[in-house]
Parts: sequence; C-alpha cells; structure tokens
Amino acid sequence: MAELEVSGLVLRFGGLTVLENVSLSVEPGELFALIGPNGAGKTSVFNCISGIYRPSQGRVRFRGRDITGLPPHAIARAGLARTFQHGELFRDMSVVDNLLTGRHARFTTGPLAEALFLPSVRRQELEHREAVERIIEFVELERYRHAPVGGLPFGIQKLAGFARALAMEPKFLLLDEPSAGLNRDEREDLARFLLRIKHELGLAMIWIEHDMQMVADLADRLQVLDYGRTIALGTPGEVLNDPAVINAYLGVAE
Ligand SMILES: Nc1ncnc2c1ncn2[C@@H]1O[C@H](COP(=O)(O)OP(=O)(O)OP(=O)(O)O)[C@@H](O)[C@H]1O
Repeated sequence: MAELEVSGLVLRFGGLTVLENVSLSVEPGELFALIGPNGAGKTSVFNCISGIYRPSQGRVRFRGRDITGLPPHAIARAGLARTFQHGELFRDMSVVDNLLTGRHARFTTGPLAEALFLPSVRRQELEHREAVERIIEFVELERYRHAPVGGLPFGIQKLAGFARALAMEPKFLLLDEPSAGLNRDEREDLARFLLRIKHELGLAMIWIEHDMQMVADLADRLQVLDYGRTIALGTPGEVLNDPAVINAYLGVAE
C-alpha cells in the first residue's frame, strides 16, 4: 500500500483552475520530489494535503485513511508534518522553545492536568525536552539551542524549521523548498540531512525543489507539474531528459 495517495485533485479559485486532476502516490521510505516552474501548483498540492485548502474535487489518503478536508491540526496529528518556505518559526523564542511548541501542537495533555501540573504532566514535559534534545543533536544545532531564532543566520533558521517538523515525530514529511536561500555548503548539509532522515528515520517525504542538481542526486522519483497538470513522472534519469520537461523549464532554468 502507498504511504500517501492523492487522486484526482482539482482546485479552483473563482474562475482560475490551479490544479487540474493531479494524482500522486508515495511509497514507504521514498524521497519523492515535486518540481515545476513557478506557479505550477506545487505549494497548492501541499496546501490540499495538509488541510489548508479544501480541494474542489479529489481525495487524499494517508496510510489508507481518507484525510481529505480534515483541518490542519487533525492532519498534523495523523503524522503529516510540513516545513514552510519561510520558516514559520517564532522569532523571539529560542530553538529549544520553538521545537517544544512543535511537540505541544501534537502531543497534548488535558487542560485540567496541565493546570494542576500533575506528575504525569511533569513526566511528559521531561520526555518532550529529552526528545527535543535528541532532534537538536540529529540536526547538529547544539550550539544554537538557546539562541533566539530571529537572530540566527538564514541557513540555521531553515534547519531549525526542519527540526521543528521532526520534533512532531512525524510519519511523513512535506518539505516546501528547503534549499531556497541556502548557500552551497548549507545545501550540502541539507542533502546530508535528507539522506539521514530517509535512511535513519525511514520517513517518506514529498520534497518541493527548484535545485535540479539536488533532485537528480537525491530523489527516488519525481513528478513534474506545469500549469496545474502532471507532465512527467519517473526516476530523475527518465524525467530530467524528457523533452516536455525541458520545454516547461525553458526560460526559467538556471
Ligand atoms: N489562495 C489563492 N487564491 C488565488 N490563487 C491562488 C491561491 N493560491 C495559489 N493560487 C494560484 O495558484 C497558482 C499556483 O500557485 P502555487 O503557489 O501552488 O505554485 P508553485 O508551483 O508552488 O509556485 P512557486 O514555485 O512559485 O512556489 C498560481 O497561479 C497562484 O497565483
């Protein structure tokens, strides 16, 4: 069974059709890239999967469960975590506290237990902190753990956004252009983390990306959107030499 299955997505805003019958299927443990020129509809696919947009037609199934139209918090709780192009972190809070809020969004105790600060709540708080420390080590952010996120270099902020998604202990990751704005060294670090997430954590991911070299090097498969339609699907070797794909990128290729 596919880990995530999107079938026949149609998304319209007024007279504008943003997605026209988009389907995709991601296998367990797969690093699946979603590419396409600006405005092709990639982020809209993520918004439909993560519950921010409700598709006009089509279904989203996660591990066999129909999650179409559920609110974003319910989808996050089902185990789908997402990173955003622009971090979406709390700038005045430290890296640790940002990660803790990521966990609290997913694992909550009852308000009464929290108000009374019962031993179970204290124990859970300790477990949250230990889990956050493990993730900070995983993404090698130890020396920034107590720094306010807003003052950190951009590449580190992006890693912190990544770490926050991992702090939710997701079963599946949606990565929206994680390499945007990163320099060459930071991209190499990102590539390393993607491979570690895949091999050490075994997470399946959909990865929106504009850096074709990274996609060619790392993706198991990729799907290409253009004007809200799928124009190609396959391994990097198959897709990146496809004339329809080269044509879609003409004028926007780096
Ligand atoms: N809420 C909305 N209202 C109206 N139009 C929208 C909305 N969201 C997206 N669109 C339109 O849908 C189209 C696809 O946008 P989307 O952001 O999904 O593309 P993308 O492939 O992610 O682009 P990029 O690579 O630039 O991030 C664009 O024409 C965009 O203007």
